Amino acid sequence: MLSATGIRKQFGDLAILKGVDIAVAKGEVVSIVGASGAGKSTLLHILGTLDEPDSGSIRIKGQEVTQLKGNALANFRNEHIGFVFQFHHLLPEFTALENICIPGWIGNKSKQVVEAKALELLKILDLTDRKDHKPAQLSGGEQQRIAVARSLINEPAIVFADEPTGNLDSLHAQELHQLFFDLRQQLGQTFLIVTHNEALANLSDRKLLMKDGLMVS
Ligand SMILES: Nc1ncnc2c1ncn2[C@@H]1O[C@H](COP(=O)(O)OP(=O)(O)OP(=O)(O)O)[C@@H](O)[C@H]1O
Repeated sequence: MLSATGIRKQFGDLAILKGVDIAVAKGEVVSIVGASGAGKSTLLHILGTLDEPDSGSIRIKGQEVTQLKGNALANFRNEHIGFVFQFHHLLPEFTALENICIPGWIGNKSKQVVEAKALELLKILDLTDRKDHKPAQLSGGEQQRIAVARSLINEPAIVFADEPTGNLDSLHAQELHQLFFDLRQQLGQTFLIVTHNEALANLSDRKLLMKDGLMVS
């Protein structure tokens, strides 16, 4: 689903990524761990097409994404890539259901198709009875689950999650992590997760260690 080779990125004089190779197969849940400053978030942003590498190749679902620019890149990202961040970034004035639908509305699918998919995701996440709640009326764990549903609305090739449990207590962190596995089981969804939570990372199919801008194991 994802294959990247030779990813390099420099900020000023500092080489942050020094030639990273990574591949993730369909339906895999892969975690990246490593010390603060190792370059994990930088790598995830680059793989997610939110930032450009200085050099290297990134293929997502067979498409070389480093060759896409402007609208073509934005459309590819919207259609094929999901994101979950530490802070959920839900829009406060929209309901849970609407927040999940928004990336679907940006594409050109019909409103009914998007809403039906959002309701299906709410059911999988056991949040159907919260669909009309605004984010402020949801717990932290529920907000993060809504953010996960939003990341899945366009049935992306891969979901990139950057410290998704970083803002949750250990019970909710464990629940959210379990959700990734449930979604893999039910939807065949692929996840690449950056985390400081070693216990959760150990549950993944593979745990990758980053050190000083390189994938070391
Ligand atoms: N836009 C930028 N400009 C300059 N330096 C940057 C920029 N983004 C990141 N860096 C630097 O790159 C290094 C790697 O940052 P990154 O956020 O990728 O690390 P990380 O492994 O995700 O760390 P953490 O676990 O603390 O989130 C850091 O030293 C950071 O200061």
